[in-house]
Amino acid sequence: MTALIFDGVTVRYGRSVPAVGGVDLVVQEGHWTGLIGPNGAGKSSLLRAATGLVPHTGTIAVASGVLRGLSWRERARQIAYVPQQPELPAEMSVLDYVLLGRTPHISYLGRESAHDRQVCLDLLERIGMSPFAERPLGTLSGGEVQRVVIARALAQEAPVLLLDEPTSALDIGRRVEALELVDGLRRERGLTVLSVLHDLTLASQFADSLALLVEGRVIAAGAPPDVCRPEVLQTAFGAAVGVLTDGDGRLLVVPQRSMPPRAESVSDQPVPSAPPG
Ligand SMILES: Nc1ncnc2c1ncn2[C@@H]1O[C@H](COP(=O)(O)OP(=O)(O)OP(=O)(O)O)[C@@H](O)[C@H]1O
Repeated sequence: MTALIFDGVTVRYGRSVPAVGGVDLVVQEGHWTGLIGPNGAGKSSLLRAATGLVPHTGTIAVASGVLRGLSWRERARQIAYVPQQPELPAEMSVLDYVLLGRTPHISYLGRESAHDRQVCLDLLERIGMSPFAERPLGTLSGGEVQRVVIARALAQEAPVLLLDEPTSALDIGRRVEALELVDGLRRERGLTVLSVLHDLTLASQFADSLALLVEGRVIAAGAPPDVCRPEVLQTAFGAAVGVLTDGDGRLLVVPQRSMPPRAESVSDQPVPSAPPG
């Protein structure tokens, strides 16, 4: 198992105001941390810094050491990444795409083994996508694509998994299913997970801890009930948010309109009579 450590991480994109400004964050081994925050807060930038896709200052490390300077292959054995907007070759089959996740385990001139194929077929089975194995990616729905992209990252079998809003295109059932898949593999394999999630209810129900990023800085971090407090969320998101608890003690985070509730419900109104004629 491998912890993921951010120490004073800054991402600038050449601007004077950094997109990520000196973030310190530790995702404990085998734990799931949810990265939450308003649009443009720097969540994707922090994940992309860990993957090496954008330059950063400060240090990002896993148990085997600092990530900067690792080759692409070495880094991919440590960290798997589900981007917010993956680039997909439309003609490639689903199975071939998931097999790309095995690339860090295949030698430069080698081909994938029967084991590599089996790992990918098993993952497609677990996400209910086996019947789609030979379908070109370009023919899938948005939700099907998202599940396949998650499968590709899981096929990498890296100890650290980064997910950038992995369920935005999924319906409510597939959303929970995809997160349950990640959580099941986290428990089985001791994965360390850092995921951006805009749905604060799901973030607080799946993650062990949350980090709330605003304007590139972590303004609150800790157990979900400590971070998901109405006044904290209101300050961060600029909107009224209600925090409820269900019968099992799980948090439900819901937006609230600032307008007062309507005085009359539609059912209280008289039914208009049909026009004569
Ligand atoms: N390649 C880039 N070049 C310049 N600025 C960028 C680049 N990528 C992101 N930014 C800027 O950095 C800031 C943080 O963006 P980022 O995508 O990390 O935020 P986010 O929290 O993931 O947002 P969202 O919730 O909308 O996905 C934004 O102001 C964004 O416009």
